[in-house]
Amino acid sequence: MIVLSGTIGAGKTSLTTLLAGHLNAPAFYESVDDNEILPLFYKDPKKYAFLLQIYFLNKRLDSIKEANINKYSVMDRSIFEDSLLFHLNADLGRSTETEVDIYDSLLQNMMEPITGSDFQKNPDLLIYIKVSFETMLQRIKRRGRSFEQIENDDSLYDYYRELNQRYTKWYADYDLSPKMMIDGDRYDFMNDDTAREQVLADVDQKLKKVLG
Ligand SMILES: Nc1ncnc2c1ncn2[C@@H]1O[C@H](COP(=O)(O)OP(=O)(O)OP(=O)(O)O)[C@@H](O)[C@H]1O
Repeated sequence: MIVLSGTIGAGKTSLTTLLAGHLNAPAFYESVDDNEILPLFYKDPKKYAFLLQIYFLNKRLDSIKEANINKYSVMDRSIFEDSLLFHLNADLGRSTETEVDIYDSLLQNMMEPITGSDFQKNPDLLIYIKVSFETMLQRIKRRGRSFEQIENDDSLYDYYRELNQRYTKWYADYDLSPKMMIDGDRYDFMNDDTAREQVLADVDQKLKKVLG
């Protein structure tokens, strides 16, 4: 199982499609348009932060279970980043200490290996697309999801900046599987053929090491 990671607008969904096509493997997406809690959360984060996280955890575990059918399955986001986002929101006072404790122990419980089962929860490879804060803002603007726009809520600027910074540390500390980073500022794999070939070659090389 290959899992994409990176901040909002990093290009995870696009790279998932590209990689799954390249590897002839199934892709697993978490649909943003069908998520009825997300717009509510952006409107009233304090009220909906915990509910949103439970929603995401549930969806993410579903995808992990389905993705297990093929070792080259590609998922458009990791469950670990949900925890990163939740902790950012908790630090902003949008969740109580009890909610944080329950969340952390639920996640740990969900991800714990089951003795005697070969069902794999952690990915074989985590790919992190790193983008600068400027790129992140441009992509969010260009994509135009209304609830994500800074024009509609200027507190989102600080939220996005903090999120982008936390990702750097999160990736450095991540040690639950092999990992690799793609420089999303340098390699525009959606619009530049040479960049796309380079990224796919880098992933192939890493996968050879990891999955043989
Ligand atoms: N655990 C979470 N907690 C809060 N918000 C979340 C969480 N997971 C996703 N989101 C929100 O869901 C939306 C989609 O995020 P996500 O990064 O998964 O996809 P994306 O923005 O389409 O990324 P990409 O462009 O890299 O495909 C964003 O508004 C993001 O803030």
